[in-house]
Amino acid sequence: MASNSKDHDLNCLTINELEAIAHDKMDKQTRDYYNEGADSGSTLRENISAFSKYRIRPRVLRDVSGVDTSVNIFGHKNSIPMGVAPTAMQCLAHSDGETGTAHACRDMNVAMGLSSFATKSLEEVAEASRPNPNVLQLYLFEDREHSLKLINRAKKAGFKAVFLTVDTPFLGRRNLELRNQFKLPPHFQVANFSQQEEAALQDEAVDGESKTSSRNLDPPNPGHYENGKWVSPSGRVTFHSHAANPTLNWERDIAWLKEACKPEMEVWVKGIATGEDAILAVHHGVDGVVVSNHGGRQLNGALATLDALPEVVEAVQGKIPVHVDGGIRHGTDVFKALALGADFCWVGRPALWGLAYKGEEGVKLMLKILSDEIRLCMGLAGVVNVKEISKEYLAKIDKSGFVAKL
Ligand SMILES: Cc1cc2nc3c(=O)[nH]c(=O)nc-3n(C[C@H](O)[C@H](O)[C@H](O)COP(=O)(O)O)c2cc1C
Ligand SMILES: CC(C)CC(=O)C(=O)O
Repeated sequence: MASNSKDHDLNCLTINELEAIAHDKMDKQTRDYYNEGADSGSTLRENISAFSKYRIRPRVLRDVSGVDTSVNIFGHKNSIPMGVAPTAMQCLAHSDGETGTAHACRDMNVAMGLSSFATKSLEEVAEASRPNPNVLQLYLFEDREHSLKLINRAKKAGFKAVFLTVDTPFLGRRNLELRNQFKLPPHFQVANFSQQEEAALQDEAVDGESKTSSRNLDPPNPGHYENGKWVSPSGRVTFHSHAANPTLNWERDIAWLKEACKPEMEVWVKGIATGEDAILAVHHGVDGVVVSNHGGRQLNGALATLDALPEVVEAVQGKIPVHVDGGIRHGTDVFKALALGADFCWVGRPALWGLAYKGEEGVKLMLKILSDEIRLCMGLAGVVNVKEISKEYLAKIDKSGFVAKL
């Protein structure tokens, strides 16, 4: 486990340093879009600070010479208990975009989630990933035909699962995005939608005078909600309105999605934040849940994901896997999430910062940093295999600063 300076990028040894470097590499619109949370951003900040409520209880004299950080996920051996979460429009950070992320994940043997609103097509990303397993993040449109096409393409391209994002009945209010009048520059494309589909989406969104612009990402500002969609004063329904679908519900949509995805792809729900919904997820037969609040970009004031995790773990009682994302910035964060019962973690923004720093190489660097930290943390905590990580290794600090075993 010894390392020396030639194994490292001495300009960037931590995810916090990567964030600082990326800050200066991105234009303001991109930086604001990637980095902000909804409203005051308190949930975004608490996703990160929640990890500092826990301390690790290290065990010693256990022969940790053979630390194994790998886990099985989607029938594949992942080198670490962590993957790259789906985030939209990665070409804004670097022209390598989602295929750069896919190459980095493949080289590091790490699973990747691809956003429905990627700037590279799912076929290109599947090709760049092979043989690494991928997950397609899905926003289920009101018109099922568009979603069905995407699902069938994902099956054909070899995706292992869909993550249905369920924390987006409406889009959260992101003030900088509104103020900047966020637009995807015209030389980039939302690559998973063809011209014809775009036209069809426009027809679908016709609402009196309203039309969508699925490529321009026109700003939903100033505007208002109408039938659950952002409508600008001109009456134009924006691209963003397609991600949000307030009609989704357990009974109708999960059954539909399971039918559409079988037998090739598993169906997971991403955006679970309570034990009650975790029980419903099990009841409706989903294959797994991701405890997530969309990186604090949706309901500000919602629980930090690390704080929501224990109730979800307790509710599912091991019947389905529980993954978590939000605020993970260090290998010890992954260890703490696993100790609280998560089976696997995902990171969102760190991959975007890696892309902004050096494209594909930057994402690889981000994964190397976190990989090294996970391995070191396990070794120093006296754990050889990921399965051994349990709440026995954690203590929690209460409000008065008292540290107690869990
Ligand atoms: C810029 C950006 C775009 C995102 N796009 C999507 C998306 O298209 N679909 C989705 O389900 N989640 C999306 N997410 C949420 C991530 O999948 C993930 O839940 C979140 O980033 C985890 O928090 P972290 O960034 O603190 O690691 C996005 C997050 C960011 C920061
Ligand atoms: C196109 C957006 C709706 C993608 C997203 O989920 C996000 O920005 O958080």
